[in-house]
Amino acid sequence: MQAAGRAAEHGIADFEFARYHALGNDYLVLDPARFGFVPTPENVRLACDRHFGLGADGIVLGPIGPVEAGLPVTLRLFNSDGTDCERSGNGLRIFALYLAQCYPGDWPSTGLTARTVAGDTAVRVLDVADGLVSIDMGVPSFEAGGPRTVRLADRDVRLCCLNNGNPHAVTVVDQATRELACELGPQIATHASFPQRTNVQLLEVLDRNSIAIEIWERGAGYTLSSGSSSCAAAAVARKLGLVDDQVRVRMPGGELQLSFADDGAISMTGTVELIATGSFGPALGAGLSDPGQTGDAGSEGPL
Ligand SMILES: N[C@@H](CCC[C@H](N)C(=O)O)C(=O)O
Repeated sequence: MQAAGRAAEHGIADFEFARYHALGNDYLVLDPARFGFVPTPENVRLACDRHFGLGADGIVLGPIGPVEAGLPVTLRLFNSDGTDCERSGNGLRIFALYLAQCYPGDWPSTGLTARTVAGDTAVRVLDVADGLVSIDMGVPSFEAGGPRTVRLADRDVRLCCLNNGNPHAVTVVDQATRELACELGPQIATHASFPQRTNVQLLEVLDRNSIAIEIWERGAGYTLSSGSSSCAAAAVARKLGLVDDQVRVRMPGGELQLSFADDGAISMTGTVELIATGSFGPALGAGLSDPGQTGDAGSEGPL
């Protein structure tokens, strides 16, 4: 089993799950080599529950299949509500650090091509010890027709909508606050005009090289940071001509540094940290290893 040896080199004992955070956006990493079942949506909800489970904004399930130098490595991402997520900037950065800590290979020099349903993403661990990880998020695709206005319970909100692997709706505000994100976020995320739901960002432009955002994630709710949200909000600020090509994104959990290429492609760098590794207790472990549970993911069961 490839995963076994390398973790010990980093002082990591044998484990069933690893819990990481990327600026407060926390994910459980479930490695099929250590944990043999695809979790059902119910499993995901329980594992991510902050009172009855381990607690996380989502789950990274991978690597699925072999890890071979130069070949894409496949993974799946889940939101804490049990739904699948196409791409997560922080989730992929976490996955890259996990591989660098637990799988053989010179990850800082080779980098990683991470494969999800949204396609392939290049991720590079710049410094394993410091957990510094950079990711190429590509060029976001803006919704045709420009900004739109949606009617909420007590106000109209103007949104700029775009997709960078997953959907985002950004609104520019004078001051981005947690309270406003928690008030507007759930209404916008589930608005009838977004049948697939959407991630929501409040964007406050601080100066030409920095923005502050507050985030309401589809399938996870209020989060302390988000990689794809950072890119979405910065791309909107750039499209509006409010920022230059280097943008620092300030979030409650910390900061990400973004760089725009001439064609609009975004690369993003920031830290990731291993919080803990461990084994599931009897209740959670039994639930997680029971492939008979019902769910809508369609592919539960032994890998
Ligand atoms: N935390 C993520 C974004 C996760 C995506 C999301 N909740 C969805 O359903 O699209 C990130 O860092 O990008």
